[in-house]
Order: sequence, then C-alpha cells, then structure tokens
Amino acid sequence: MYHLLKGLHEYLTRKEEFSVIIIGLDGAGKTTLLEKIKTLYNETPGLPPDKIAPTVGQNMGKITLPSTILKFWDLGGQRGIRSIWHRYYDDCHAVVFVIDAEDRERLNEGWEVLPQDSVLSAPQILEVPLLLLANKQDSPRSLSVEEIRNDYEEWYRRKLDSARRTYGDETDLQHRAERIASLDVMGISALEGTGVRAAVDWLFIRVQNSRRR
Ligand SMILES: Nc1nc2c(ncn2[C@@H]2O[C@H](COP(=O)(O)OP(=O)(O)OP(=O)(O)O)[C@@H](O)[C@H]2O)c(=O)[nH]1
Ligand SMILES: [Mg+2]
Repeated sequence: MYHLLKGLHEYLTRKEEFSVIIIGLDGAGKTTLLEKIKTLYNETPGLPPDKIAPTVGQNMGKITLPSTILKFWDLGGQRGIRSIWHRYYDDCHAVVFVIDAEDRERLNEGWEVLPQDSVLSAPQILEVPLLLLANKQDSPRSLSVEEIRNDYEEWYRRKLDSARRTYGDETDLQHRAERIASLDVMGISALEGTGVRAAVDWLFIRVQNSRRR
C-alpha cells in the first residue's frame, strides 16, 4: 500500500525536465541572462553582473515551474568555443540565441553564426523552438526588436540572393526561409531583468508543445 501511494504521489507531483541552450556571440549577455533567470526564479540568487567573467565552456542553471523543470545550458560564445554548440543540439528542447542589440558592428557576425553554424539548418533541431533575444534594451544605443528583425531579414535576403547565384538549389534555402518566417524575436535587458519573465514564459509554453520529448 505504501509503495502504491508513494508511486501515486510521485506520479502526481512528477515534473518533466526540458533542456534549453543559450547561444550567441561572446559578450552578448548570455551568462548575465542565465544568472538573472536564477535570481528571478530560485531562492538562491544568481551571480551579480560584476562577478561574471567570459564563459570558457558552459554554465548550467535549473528553474522549477508548474509540473516542469527548465534546465538552461549557457554556452561560451567566443570564436574558439562555438564549435561545442552542436554537441548540445541533439538533446535540447529549445534554443535561445542572444544578440547584443547595442553592438551594431557585430550584428552581421551574429547572423553569420546563426545559420552557418547550422543552428537554423541542423536537421536535429529544425523542430526545436528558437527564440531570438535582442538584449541590452536598457541602453539608449540599442536597436529595437523591430530594427533587429529588419536587419536580419535584409542580411538574409542578401545571403539568399548570393546562394541562388552560387548553387541554384532552393530546397535547403526554402526550409530555412520557412523557419525564419516563424522566428520569434523579443527584447530583454538581462542586466535589469526587463522582458526576462516573458522570455521564460515563451520557453515554458513552447517546450510543452515541442515535438521532441
Ligand atoms: N547594458 C547592458 N549590458 C549587459 C546586459 N547584459 C549583459 N551586459 C554586459 O555585457 C557584457 C558581457 O556579458 P556576459 O553575460 O558575460 O556575456 P556572454 O554572452 O556570456 O559572453 P561569453 O561568455 O564570452 O560568451 C558584460 O559586461 C555585461 O554586464 C544588458 O542587458 N544591458
Ligand atoms: Mg558567458
């Protein structure tokens, strides 16, 4: 009887666990975001921004939501470390791509990393929700969500044109175009926490509906 009740209790209180990877260029604010998420959702606060150093490798943080645990993997964004990202694609349920909206100079570099590092085209994550975060919205110099989206679409159009000229093959590009059409972009300030709960809500809803379990 005890085992039956224990089993029933475990069944009723069980939480499904989902993995979310946080990627993007170095300095975009990924770790600041992870630590802010910990502060907002956990009893033990995350590191304050002045204690955060560039990530060499990965950081992990977990939060508990109704019947769900979200496990975040914050991966280092420096050029030499980006090659580890793909190792996480197989097991993740959502991808967060963080952009430094203040750094116009590096926007193109960010876009180059997004599709060319196969984030958009890797077959294993095609069905996985992808959220683009335009970070540092607290800064008056930052581009808005709308401007970031436009910049990406322009960059993508240029890319498409040159790829058509080079390969003439549309299938992969078509696949990506569909993916991009549904690309969600949200504005946040990882530093101040603005928009962070909305982003976590988005992830919470999308991982439940994700086709990958
Ligand atoms: N103004 C402003 N600065 C931010 C924000 N988020 C992060 N920063 C700053 O941006 C710098 C880089 O932040 P990190 O969180 O270390 O960046 P990262 O993406 O983890 O970088 P790597 O670990 O090298 O990949 C730090 O100086 C942060 O304080 C933000 O929302 N607003
Ligand atoms: Mg970091």
